[in-house]
Amino acid sequence: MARSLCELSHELNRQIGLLIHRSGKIEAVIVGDYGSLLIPALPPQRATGGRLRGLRLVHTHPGGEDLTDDDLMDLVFLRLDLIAVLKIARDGLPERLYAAHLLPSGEEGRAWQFLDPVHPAAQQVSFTGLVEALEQEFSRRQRTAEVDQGRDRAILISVSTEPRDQAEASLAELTELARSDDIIVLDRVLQRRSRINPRYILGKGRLSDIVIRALRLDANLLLFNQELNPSQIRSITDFTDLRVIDRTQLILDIFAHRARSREGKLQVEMAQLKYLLPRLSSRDDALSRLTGGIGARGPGETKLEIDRRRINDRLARLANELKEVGSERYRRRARRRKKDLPVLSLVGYTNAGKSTLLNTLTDSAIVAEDKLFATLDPTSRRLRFPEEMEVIITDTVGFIDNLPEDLLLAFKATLEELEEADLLLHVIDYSNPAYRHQMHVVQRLLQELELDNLPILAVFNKLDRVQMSAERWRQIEAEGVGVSALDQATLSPLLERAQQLMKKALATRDQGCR
Ligand SMILES: Nc1nc2c(ncn2[C@@H]2O[C@H](COP(=O)(O)OP(=O)(O)OP(=O)(O)O)[C@@H](O)[C@H]2O)c(=O)[nH]1
Ligand SMILES: [Mg+2]
Repeated sequence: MARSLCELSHELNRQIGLLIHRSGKIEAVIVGDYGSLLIPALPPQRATGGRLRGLRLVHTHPGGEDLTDDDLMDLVFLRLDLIAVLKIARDGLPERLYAAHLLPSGEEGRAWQFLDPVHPAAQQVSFTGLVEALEQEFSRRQRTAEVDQGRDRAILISVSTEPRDQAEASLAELTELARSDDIIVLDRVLQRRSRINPRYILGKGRLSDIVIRALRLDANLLLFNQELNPSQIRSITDFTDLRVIDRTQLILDIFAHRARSREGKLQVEMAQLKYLLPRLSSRDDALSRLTGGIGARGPGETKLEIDRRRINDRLARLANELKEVGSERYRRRARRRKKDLPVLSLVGYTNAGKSTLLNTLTDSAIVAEDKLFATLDPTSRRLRFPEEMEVIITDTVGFIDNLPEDLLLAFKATLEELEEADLLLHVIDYSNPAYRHQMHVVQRLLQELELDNLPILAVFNKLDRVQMSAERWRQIEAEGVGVSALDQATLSPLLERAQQLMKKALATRDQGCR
């Protein structure tokens, strides 16, 4: 076969390749041009049950080179069982067979192994034996994966122009977000750049390192910290069939899992569809894309191939439903307004301790946990101030840096409840090293929501986790109050300050009414 391939290839002056299944069946015969070959769409990777693709590529190089970088890229990106090149001699006969396969071992070592070049007739390695040994080795290293079945296993990637410590803090937050969405974080990659290419977020070399890493760690997900635009998504998914999502999608996913109320669910679905729409690929058949090497992703595994029009229909329906729900909420609110109790609202960065504070203040048991976005739907309770004054206290969804635009819009409606507030308590996780930054994020979002005209009290929380000094106390007391939401005994200064401010706010409100 090597001989006929070489002869034909020599005569046509084109590369010829065979895609061979493990069973020995030839899946495809591919005729390329002189310098390259285009592999057709391959079946989804996991369909073969193994870590490798279950297909090997044997092809000719009429130019007489052995394995090129592009060949090795194809080996990596397509997770081929093996890639082999038949080097053609001047007379058109096969001269040598060069082959390489992926390597399961080595943390940072080489990703592939070359077999010794031989004349095809002298080739003695048993392919079946080799590939079985490889699969075994891959799966031995991935035994852990079975324990975590059903959970996503991700490599986190940040390509950032920010200074290092900021980029690292942001990546740490992404890790928390992933954890909150029950994703297993296998590795984190931070790359700093002076500017980010709008077309390719990562170079092909860097991407191939990551794909190899993913293969070794048995990751199924690449999670990017930066929002990816459609062309950046494509530049990655063209080369790997790992799932690729960005921070925005992750946040949307968390919201989708957590939303309980009808309105919340509708809003999240709407935000998800709006995010998806411009990113739908107009991907046609896989043969339409030619690269120096080859990269093709099978159809049917692209979740994104949903009919654009159906999404638009769904969006219109959602908008209608939301309008209905919105007017319901308006009526509800009007009813409550009649009771005319002053309203105190908890706002703050996600995980700051808002729900915990509400629980301790009102002796309730709403969900509070060490996850980002534990609370989505606003909750209200009655609270009695020391001087026999009764108020309504409401808990709200937490804020986060770079809140996806569509989500902000979506939650504007929910956060409208905040307009009702007579006083805001801005809860701050003082134990978080990035608390200053988080405060600014909250202040900026309040401005965007046009809520910055409300009286606001800064509540520095989780003091039990911080080594307190006189200096720190002075600073906190200058700006607001300090508490530990878990400890009832620490809350009286907060209650007193809140009551004072509330009285003042009500006095000005009543004046305003008159
Ligand atoms: N040590 C300590 N932990 C606290 C304190 N207040 C809250 N926590 C913990 O911080 C985590 C987050 O608290 P939550 O009350 O859920 O925070 P949240 O602001 O409502 O967060 P989201 O609803 O996710 O935006 C929980 O694990 C709490 O137990 C505190 O004063 N001290
Ligand atoms: Mg909460």
